[in-house]
Amino acid sequence: MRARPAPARRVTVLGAGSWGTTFAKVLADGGSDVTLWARRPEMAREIREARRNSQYLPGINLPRNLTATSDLAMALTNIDQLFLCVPSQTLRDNLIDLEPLLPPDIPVVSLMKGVEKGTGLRMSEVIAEVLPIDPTRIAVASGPNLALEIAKKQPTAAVVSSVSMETAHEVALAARNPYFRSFVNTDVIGTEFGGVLKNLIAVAIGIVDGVGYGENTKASIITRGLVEMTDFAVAHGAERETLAGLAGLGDLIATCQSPLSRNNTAGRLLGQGYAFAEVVKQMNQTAEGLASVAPILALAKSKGVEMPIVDQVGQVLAGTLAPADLAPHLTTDDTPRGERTTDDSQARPRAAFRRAFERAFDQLRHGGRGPRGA
Ligand SMILES: NC(=O)C1=CN([C@@H]2O[C@H](COP(=O)(O)OP(=O)(O)OC[C@H]3O[C@@H](n4cnc5c(N)ncnc54)[C@H](O)[C@@H]3O)[C@@H](O)[C@H]2O)C=CC1
Ligand SMILES: O=C(CO)COP(=O)(O)O
Repeated sequence: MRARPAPARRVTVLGAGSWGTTFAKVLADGGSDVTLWARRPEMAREIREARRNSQYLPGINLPRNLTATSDLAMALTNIDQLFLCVPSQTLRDNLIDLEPLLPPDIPVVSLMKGVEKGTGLRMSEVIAEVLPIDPTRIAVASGPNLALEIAKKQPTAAVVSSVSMETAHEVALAARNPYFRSFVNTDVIGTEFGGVLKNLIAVAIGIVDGVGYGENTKASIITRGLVEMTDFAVAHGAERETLAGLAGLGDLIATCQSPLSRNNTAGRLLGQGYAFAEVVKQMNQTAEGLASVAPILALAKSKGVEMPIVDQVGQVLAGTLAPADLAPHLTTDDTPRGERTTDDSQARPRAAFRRAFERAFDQLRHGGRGPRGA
């Protein structure tokens, strides 16, 4: 007798914007039965009946094993995994609504790349604060994942991270198909901050692009931006290696290079001279970087981490720095880490000069009697 095939995994994605819808498609193409929760009933109906999300993914056909509802209770009934993909600033309210409906002991996965204004909390921390859930059942997914490219089945990879390797594997198995590969790690802090921080550097890239600066300027910002990202994340407990991987460098490259990036686009508008309020009005999609600048700078300050590029992005947003003045050489450290010469022939003359200066200063202080102790 042939063994009966295991029933398909049932998963729900909360949030039917560009990434929520795309990730729902990734999961469906990986074999799960997927429910997408949309806030607006008309959007749920279009996804369910026309298999389209014409506002966020124009021209993309959605698979048959993906349905949609605007009924939260229905979306959360009898599921094996839950993925969250709403704007970061609304997550807390969404969690409060869903908390009484959450099935016990399922993995809850953040797909978001922002921090909460006011608290500075990462999305996994907001989840841990609001939901009565074992921390080992919380996961995050991040990487170079521009929604529209993935919706067109262009191959990419991501990282699923949880303090529990078992949970990370469970989620990665669902978030895997022929065009989407999920790797796993246990560095939730690094994986999550990688996604948040690259948005800020992408805003900087957009700004200088809008001003009309070229590839040298952008390469310097990307390179020094990665150092800022890494210093910040490591100071908060991340592993350096994570920031050199898909969730750090990988996502930084994708977001800084692509006109599909909303953070990059918002930056470009600022660089072209639009004021912050106008940019917010023009963007009808989530550009997380705009809300993350202030909490990230506050977190950096609390750990004594210097973030000159992010700081300048904050100043451009506040209207106190002209976009044309945002440049990588405007750093607070004249020999930033990672850019020092390995040849110490330059260091020796500097040390010799300092000793000579100290001797001369000492002579002056002691009435020309020569340095103390001499
Ligand atoms: N679009 C992309 O390529 C990627 C986005 N992300 C992240 O995914 C998260 C969501 O972004 P997108 O889907 O791209 O944004 P989006 O702007 O395309 O969609 C946001 C969705 O959230 C809904 N929404 C707005 N306010 C809400 C509320 N109060 N309650 C519930 N739903 C609400 C909107 O109606 C919309 O469906 C962000 O954190 C973003 O950084 C991560 C990877 C890739
Ligand atoms: O996170 C993303 C790609 O990995 C999408 O970036 P944007 O939010 O800037 O569009």
